Amino acid sequence: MLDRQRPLPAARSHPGLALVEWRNRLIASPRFQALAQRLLPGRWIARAHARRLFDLTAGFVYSQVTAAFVESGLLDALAAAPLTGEEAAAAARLTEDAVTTLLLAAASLGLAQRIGDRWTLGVRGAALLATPGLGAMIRHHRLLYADLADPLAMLRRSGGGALARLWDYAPGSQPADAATYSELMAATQPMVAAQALAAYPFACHQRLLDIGGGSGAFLRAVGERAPGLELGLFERPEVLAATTASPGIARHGGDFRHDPLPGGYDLHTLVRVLHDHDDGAALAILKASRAALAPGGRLLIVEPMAALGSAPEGHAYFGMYLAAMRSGRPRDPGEISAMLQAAGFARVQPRTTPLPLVASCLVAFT
Ligand SMILES: C[S@@+](CC[C@H](N)C(=O)[O-])C[C@H]1O[C@@H](n2cnc3c(N)ncnc32)[C@H](O)[C@@H]1O
Repeated sequence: MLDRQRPLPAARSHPGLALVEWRNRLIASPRFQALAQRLLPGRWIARAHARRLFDLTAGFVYSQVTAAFVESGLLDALAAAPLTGEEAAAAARLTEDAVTTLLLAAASLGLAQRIGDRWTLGVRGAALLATPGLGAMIRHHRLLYADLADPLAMLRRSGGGALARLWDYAPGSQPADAATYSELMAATQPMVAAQALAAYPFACHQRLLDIGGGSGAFLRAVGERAPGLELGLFERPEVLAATTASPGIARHGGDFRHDPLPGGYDLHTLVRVLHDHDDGAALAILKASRAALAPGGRLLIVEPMAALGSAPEGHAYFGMYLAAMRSGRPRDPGEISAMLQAAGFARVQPRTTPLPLVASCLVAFT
């Protein structure tokens, strides 16, 4: 459950509101639309808006085409070798007609491409293949889209749906398979670790504790870059029991909402953890980190944040994902900084990452 309480702005109190209302009336007027399509600059703008509206309307279909492309095995099969329609049908276990429908749809999205009588990957198919964990995430979205089949029902529901049942720490959810969940996290971890490694000099620390670090994938990535660092993992005992220990990584079991964190680490990381928790629990985690850090220690927060810069639509994804999960919410850097200060950190500094859509970074100083 969300526990944020934001006051609603008083109606019409903001000076910009009247201007925005005027703009919206103008855009919605059929005369304005007709005029915009007759004049050249207007026509370009109208086309760009129409395209964007089409994407909004058809986005679910794009996602399902992508899911079918991955789940049918066509992504891997076309990566291995170009295929005729007949071969593609056999690889996907579809009729030739059905595979042609799927491949033409995939081609229109840049996932596949037809050259002569063969099908191969398109530019987006090649990029998908090169993005570690994206295929696993697309398969995992089956649960999210089951919940989003009726988005209003999902938003109105007080208990969890298909996605919430996977996350066994989400309120109201069933016990779930910690290993499956940790595998998904580990599969998608390389693109997240790449953001943190580009943004923060881990080698300037002696001991790093990754809090809620799953199976240790983030620690292994940092360890490769900064081999002198001593590494520690804090996780729920059931996740530790379900995953294999990595050499050189000390494991500490516990619940970060209630248990003290182990001392002696000069850097803590929270990677894709804070946004999973409602405000009360999130503040408890930050306080636990502050209490365990010695003076001079730092906490690095790595996750997609609500201010996504050039890709604000990422908020629609993370906001709805966490709502379906029934726990947490995306927060912007300002909100997280205020929580860090409430938890006792002295100062917070943002660090630029290459892809904020994947993760942004904040460093908190004791
Ligand atoms: C979204 S996953 C992120 C895992 C990893 N940091 C990553 O980015 O791949 C959140 C992690 O927090 C752990 N976690 C959730 N609640 C916890 C708690 N109360 N105490 C300790 N760990 C917890 C989960 O088990 C899970 O591994």
